[in-house]
Amino acid sequence: MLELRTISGVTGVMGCLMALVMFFQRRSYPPTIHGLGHWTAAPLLAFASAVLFTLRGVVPALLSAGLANALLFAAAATFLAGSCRFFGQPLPARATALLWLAGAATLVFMSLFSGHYGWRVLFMGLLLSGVGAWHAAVVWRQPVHSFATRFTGTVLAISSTITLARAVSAPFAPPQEGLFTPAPMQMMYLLGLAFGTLLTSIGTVLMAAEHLRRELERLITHDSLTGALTRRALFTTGEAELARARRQGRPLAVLMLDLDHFKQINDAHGHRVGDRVLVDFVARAHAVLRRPAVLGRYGGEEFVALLPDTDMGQALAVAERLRTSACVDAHLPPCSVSIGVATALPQDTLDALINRADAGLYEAKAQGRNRVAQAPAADGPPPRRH
Ligand SMILES: Nc1nc2c(ncn2[C@@H]2O[C@H](COP(=O)(O)OP(=O)(O)OP(=O)(O)O)[C@@H](O)[C@H]2O)c(=O)[nH]1
Repeated sequence: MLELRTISGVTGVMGCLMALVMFFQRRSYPPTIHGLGHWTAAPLLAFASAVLFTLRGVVPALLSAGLANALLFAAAATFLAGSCRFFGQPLPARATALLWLAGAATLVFMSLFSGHYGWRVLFMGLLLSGVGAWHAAVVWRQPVHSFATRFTGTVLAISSTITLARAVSAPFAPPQEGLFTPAPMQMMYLLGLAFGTLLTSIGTVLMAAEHLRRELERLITHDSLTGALTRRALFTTGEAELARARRQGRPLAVLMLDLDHFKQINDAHGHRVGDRVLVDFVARAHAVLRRPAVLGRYGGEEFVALLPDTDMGQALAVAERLRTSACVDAHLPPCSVSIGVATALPQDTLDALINRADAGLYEAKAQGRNRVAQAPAADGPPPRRH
C-alpha cells in the first residue's frame, strides 16, 4: 500500500513545480492572454495546502485541517477564476462574492468542527466538487474545442467526481478513519488530488499554448488593419475551394470589390480616416457574408470575396447587398464600392477566375462606379483599370 502522507507531500511538490512552469511560461506570453497569473497562484496555494495536510498530527488541527482545507478551496477557486479570465468571461460579482463566502465559511466550519472528521470531509467535499464541476462546465462550454480543453475539462470532471464520492461516503466511514488511514477511498482521493493538481496544471499549460498558436495563426492569416484574410490566406482558401467545387461539381463565385476614388478620401480627410473607412467597409461586408464565404484583402482598397456553392444569380444578389450595405456610416466620409462578379468555369485556375472578376470590376468602374458588373464571357488578358 502506498504511504498516503507521501502522496500528499508529492501533491505539494507537483503543485510547486507546475506553478514554476506556468510562471516562466507566463513571462514569454503576450499580456493579451489573461488568467495565467491565477493559474500560477492556484498550484502554489495547493502546494501550501498539501504541506499543511502532510503535517497532520505534527502541527495543531486548526492549521493541518482548518487552514489546509481553506487553502485547498482557495486553490480550486483561483484555478476557476483563472479559467474564467482566460476564456474572457470574468467571474460576475455575485459568483466572486459566493466564492469568498464559501472560503470564509470553510475557515469558520473547520475551526468549529476540526475534530469531526466525517462532517469536515462532507462539507469540504461538497464545496470542492461543486467548484470543480463549475470549473469543468466553464471549460466544456467553450464554443471552440481542442485537445487541451477536452483534456482539462475531463480531468476536472473526474477529480470532482472522486471528491464528491469521498464526501458522501465520509459520514459512513469508521469513526477512527482519517486522511492518512490506508483505506481505498482515502487513497483514491489523495491520488486524485495529486494527479488532479498535476493534470489540471498541464491542461492550463496546454490551453495557453493552444491559445498562443491560434493567436499567431490569426496574425499570419488575417490583415492587421481590417481583419479580412491576408492575400496569402485568401489564395490558400481559394485554391482549396476551387478544388472542392470541381470535385463536387458545385459552383464557386468570386467577387472583386474596390472602393471608388479612395485616394480622394485619403487626400481630403487623411490616411487615418481612410483606414477607418476600410475597417468599416470590411465589418459591414462580414455582416453580409455568411459562412463558408470569406473575404480577403487583395491589396490596398481592393478585396476579394469567395462564395462557395454560389451561382451567378446568387453571387450578383450578394454583391448588390454588399454594395448597398457599404459606406452607410454617417460619421465617415461618403464613399461607394464597385464590384466585379465571376463564377468558376470547368478548367479555371484561381488566377483566371480572379482575373475575370477583375474584368467585371473594370466594367463596373467604366460604367460610372458604385455598381455591380458581371465578368465578360470571353477569356482574355485582364483589362487595365483607370
Ligand atoms: N488609408 C489607407 N489608404 C490606403 C491603404 N492601402 C492603400 N491605400 C490607398 O488607396 C488609394 C488607392 O488609390 P487608387 O488605386 O488610385 O484608386 P482609387 O482612388 O480608389 O480610384 P478608383 O479605384 O479608380 O476608383 C491610394 O491612395 C493608396 O494610398 C490603407 O491601408 N489605408
